Parts: sequence; C-alpha cells; structure tokens
Amino acid sequence: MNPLLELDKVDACYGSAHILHKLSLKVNAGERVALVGRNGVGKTTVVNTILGLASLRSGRVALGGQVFARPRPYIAAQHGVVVVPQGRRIVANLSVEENLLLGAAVGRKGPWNVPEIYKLFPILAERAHTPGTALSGGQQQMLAVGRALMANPSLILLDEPTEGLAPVIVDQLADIFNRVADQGTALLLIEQNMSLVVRVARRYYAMAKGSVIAQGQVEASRESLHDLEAHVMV
Ligand SMILES: Nc1ncnc2c1ncn2[C@@H]1O[C@H](COP(=O)(O)OP(=O)(O)OP(=O)(O)O)[C@@H](O)[C@H]1O
Repeated sequence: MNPLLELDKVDACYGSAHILHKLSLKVNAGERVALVGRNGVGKTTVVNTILGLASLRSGRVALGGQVFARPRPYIAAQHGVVVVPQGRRIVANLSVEENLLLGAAVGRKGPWNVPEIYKLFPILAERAHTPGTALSGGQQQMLAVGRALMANPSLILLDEPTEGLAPVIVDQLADIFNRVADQGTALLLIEQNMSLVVRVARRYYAMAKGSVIAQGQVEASRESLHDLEAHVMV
C-alpha cells in the first residue's frame, strides 16, 4: 500500500530563504510518527510544504501515492491529510460548534461528526455556543483537534499541540491522541515534549538545519527518551 504521506528529497523555500534540504520522510496508514528537532530547524516548514504554503523547489510530495507538484491545503484535506496548526488558529468570531463545523467543509465521509467529537471532549459540548477564543488554552487545543477530526482524516499533522499547556492537560491530550490513533488515524506529531513523544509515537524523525539527521523506533524506555531529548536540547 502507498504511504499516506511521502516527502522525497524535498527542498523548500520562503522566497529566497532556503529552509528544507533534501528532506525525506513518510507516514503509512495507521502509523504514529514523531518529528522532533530544536526551534527553527524547519518542522513547521515541513507542514507548510505539504500545504503549499512554503514553495517546493525540488523533490516530491506524494499523498496516497499521488505526486503533487503544487500542493495546496484543499488538496491535502481531500486526500485525508489535515493539520492542527501551531497556535491553534481558532476563529474568534465563531462559536465552538461553528469552529467544529468548519472542519467538515471538505465533506469526507467517516465516523467523526459533532456528537462524536462531544463524546471525546465533553467540555466542548458544555461550551458549544461560547466563542471559540473564549476557551482556555487547553480547551482551544481540544477544539483544534476536534475540528481536524471533523474532516474524517486518515492522517493528522499535529504541530506542537502541547506548547504552553499545563501537564494535566498534556496528559489528557496524550490519552486523546492514543485513542484517535487506536481507531486507525495516523499521526505525525511535531513536539518538543519528549515524554509525550514516547507515550504516543512508535517511530521518529529528528531534524537539524532543514534535513532529517536521524530516524528510528521510539520505545517507552529511559534510553529512548534520553536519545530523543538530545535532538531537541537548545
Ligand atoms: N514566512 C517565512 N519567511 C521566511 N523565513 C521563514 C518564514 N517562516 C519561517 N521562516 C524561517 O524558517 C526557519 C524554520 O522555521 P520553522 O518554523 O519551520 O521551524 P520550526 O522547527 O517549526 O521551529 P519552531 O519550533 O520554533 O516552530 C526559521 O529560520 C524561520 O525563521
């Protein structure tokens, strides 16, 4: 079976700023993969390249085996690849429920709908008619994950989903990510919190200066945690 996502020797830029250099990675159906690395190495640029928000200079971006010379956000969504963006990007003048409904705009069929999201995150049901940005940071992150699930994705790209959140909320999100993955949705988890990575991911790529410099299995061991932490120490 073709990988859900494959980047093959990708070079990508913002204008004249050349950020990604011969970067290759792939995510297969149902996999739990982490992308780790220090601040500024280009992790968000990987996401932006998949969405066409950074320009693809050379190499290949393929979704489900289909190569896209000019990736776009709607192409990714139509192919079941959705992003929970860094900073969440909750729409301020829409309610929680309206933010969730935005996620369904792509019209993919699947198990996720508003009642199912409310079962996963009961707090969102309680606050359904509250403006999305009136929620706490942790609740906004739940809303961003719920909005992504509303697209019935086969792969979710999570860009630093626990940044700035309290440990108790991080624990809840780890549990949610595992439940979502247990139901068969693949995850690409971009994270600086390595104790979360070892709880969720089974495989990792480590980046430095716009390239993948290491990859391997993730194990729930002290050694694995130590190895991963070495890639993100600043
Ligand atoms: N729109 C842009 N135009 C030019 N350079 C950019 C742009 N966005 C990011 N960069 C630069 O690209 C490099 C990689 O940034 P990127 O956000 O991909 O890193 P990151 O690994 O996700 O870091 P962080 O953990 O801080 O989000 C950085 O040097 C950054 O300054």
